[in-house]
Amino acid sequence: MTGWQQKPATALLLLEDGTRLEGHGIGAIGHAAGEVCFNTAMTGYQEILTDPSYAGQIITFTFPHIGNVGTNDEDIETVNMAALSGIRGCVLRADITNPSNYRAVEKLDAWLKKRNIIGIAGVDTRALTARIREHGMPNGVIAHAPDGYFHEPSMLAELKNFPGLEGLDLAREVTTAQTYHWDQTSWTRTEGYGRVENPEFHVVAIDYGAKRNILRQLADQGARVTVVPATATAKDVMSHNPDAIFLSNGPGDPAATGKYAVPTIRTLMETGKPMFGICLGHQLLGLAVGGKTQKMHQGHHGANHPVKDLTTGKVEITSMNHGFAVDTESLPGNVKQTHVSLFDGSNAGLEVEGKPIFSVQYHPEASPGPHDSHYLFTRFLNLVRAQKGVAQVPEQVKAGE
Ligand SMILES: NC(=O)CC[C@H](N)C(=O)O
Repeated sequence: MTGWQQKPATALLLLEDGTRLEGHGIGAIGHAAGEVCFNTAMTGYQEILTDPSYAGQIITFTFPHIGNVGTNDEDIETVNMAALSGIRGCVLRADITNPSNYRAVEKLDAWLKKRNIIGIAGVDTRALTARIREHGMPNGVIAHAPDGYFHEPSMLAELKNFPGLEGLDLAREVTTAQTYHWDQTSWTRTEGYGRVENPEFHVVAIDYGAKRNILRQLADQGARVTVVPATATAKDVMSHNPDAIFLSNGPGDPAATGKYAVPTIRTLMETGKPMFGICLGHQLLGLAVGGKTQKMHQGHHGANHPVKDLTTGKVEITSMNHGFAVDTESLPGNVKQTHVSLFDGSNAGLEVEGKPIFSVQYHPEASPGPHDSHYLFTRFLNLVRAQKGVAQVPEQVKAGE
């Protein structure tokens, strides 16, 4: 270890049950309240920290060495940079060491500071994770004070003011302010992803807090992508004359976002256009078909979650990040559960019978995580190909993935 135990406390994490965890501060100075969750991924901390779905949350990394490959300008999942401020903090086991990676341009500590994200290192993250598994995700307040002086009354006031994620519409805060066209050439990673020079189809993506790699994957499969704000109406979406509609991931409580998103999705379902939803998009579709969503006990946040495809019997290892779930029992008869989590049996996918509409609770775009589920992007655009009478593309994992 790096001697963290000897250092005086310059960071503090207080949980709503009175648990007090001391460590030393990294990143921004100040304090912030949020829901404390844990993520078990062993790689991809920069993608996790820039995923807008984490707005309102303090992320505990169970992998002990976070920051060891530094940060770069490519592994960023936020499209809308303003959305970054949504993440309330991070909790680490070991100190951030000097980066050891050819792609690193900045140390994680400095990177967090610039983006106003507070962190605490030197915490027994195993004990914290065990606590979350047993008692659920608590609200907490994280503080970084280099002089070691914590104004606990204001921290506790901030904690008290944090309403919790239930009932909170955060998509509205992280969505794009304006409609834009995804430019694959300026956002493509330097390696591994193809550019689409002549897109075959036009997908309109409703941005509830979209990750870049989803838009990249859609473009890579042959789509021109237009991204519209979360509050876009069905008329707004259809004014772009899409061949298909995509519902993105995003933060907060689906039932709260559903107040304006569900009527839009319901109208769009009647257009006959193929529709695909991921994570929050999946939950919103679940609500639009008449189902219910519920808060989970500890949530699913990691890169090795097994999911069974109930149609083929195949198991996919998936990337997950959600704290709410669709209640399978609440789904109407015309909606089929297509995928299930093998960790807890919760719903992981659905399909509307007789319509080209489906969604998954997990993250087929990975970033970070395994690429087992990339075929779902092909499946989505094959629905468009089928409508247009164009030859379908085989669903397969691409070479090198
Ligand atoms: N990644 C996501 O889209 C998360 C969806 C939703 N905010 C949840 O926590 O369940």
